[in-house]
Amino acid sequence: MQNRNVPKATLQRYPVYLKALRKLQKNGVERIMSKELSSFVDIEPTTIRRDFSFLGNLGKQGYGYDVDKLIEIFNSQLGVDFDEKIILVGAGNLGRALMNYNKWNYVVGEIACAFDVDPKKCGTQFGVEVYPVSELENKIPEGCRIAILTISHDVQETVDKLVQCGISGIVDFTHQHFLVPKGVVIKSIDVVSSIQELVFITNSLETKTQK
Ligand SMILES: NC(=O)c1ccc[n+]([C@@H]2O[C@H](COP(=O)([O-])OP(=O)(O)OC[C@H]3O[C@@H](n4cnc5c(N)ncnc54)[C@H](O)[C@@H]3O)[C@@H](O)[C@H]2O)c1
Repeated sequence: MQNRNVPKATLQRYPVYLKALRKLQKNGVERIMSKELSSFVDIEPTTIRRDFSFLGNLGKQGYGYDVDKLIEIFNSQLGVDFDEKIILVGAGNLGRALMNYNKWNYVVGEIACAFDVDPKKCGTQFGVEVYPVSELENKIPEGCRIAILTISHDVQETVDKLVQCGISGIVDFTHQHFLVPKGVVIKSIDVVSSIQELVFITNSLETKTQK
């Protein structure tokens, strides 16, 4: 980012604006006043104007903001790529729920395609093409870096194949241990540990209030 003095609260609001702007762009909206945008994001117009001012002199009095230009600026200055092509491996219960989740394209990109070892899971699901995992090398989109892992077996073997195909970021739901080479990042998501954490926090809060 060019301006390094952007307040943390402003930075936290940027994804909210981006999501709204992407939706507006999809609906053919070309320009928007801060007052109109305010009704989409539930943030005061003055706050919006101040937040946007950190990105340069973007709006014109009485004209508003150019939606395409704003998105472009967010894209280049914040280093956010909305067209990230994500793949999903494992089109089972969890994988299907994620494919059905339709908000990816407004924020980070979208699930471009999925893979599964079971031929019965292949075909189109929720508008996403599911290919046999044996076709990973041929079907993986060009430049694809991120994979969501929702498989139940052969995790290490699958991860090795993904890395060979250029994947450098894995969103892992399997909570199974696996190794990756240096430079590949894993982000593990585990509902069970989140619940455990909450139980621990709740217990300690209860102990405090009892004292
Ligand atoms: N992180 C969490 O909080 C959380 C919550 C629930 C489940 N899980 C885990 O997520 C995974 C998926 O759970 P689910 O309920 O969707 O299971 P599921 O059995 O419904 O789906 C797994 C899918 O992956 C496919 N698959 C299995 N191994 C594969 C491989 N090596 N290559 C390609 N496809 C493969 C299967 O054919 C199936 O379609 C499991 O590992 C489960 O333990 C994690």
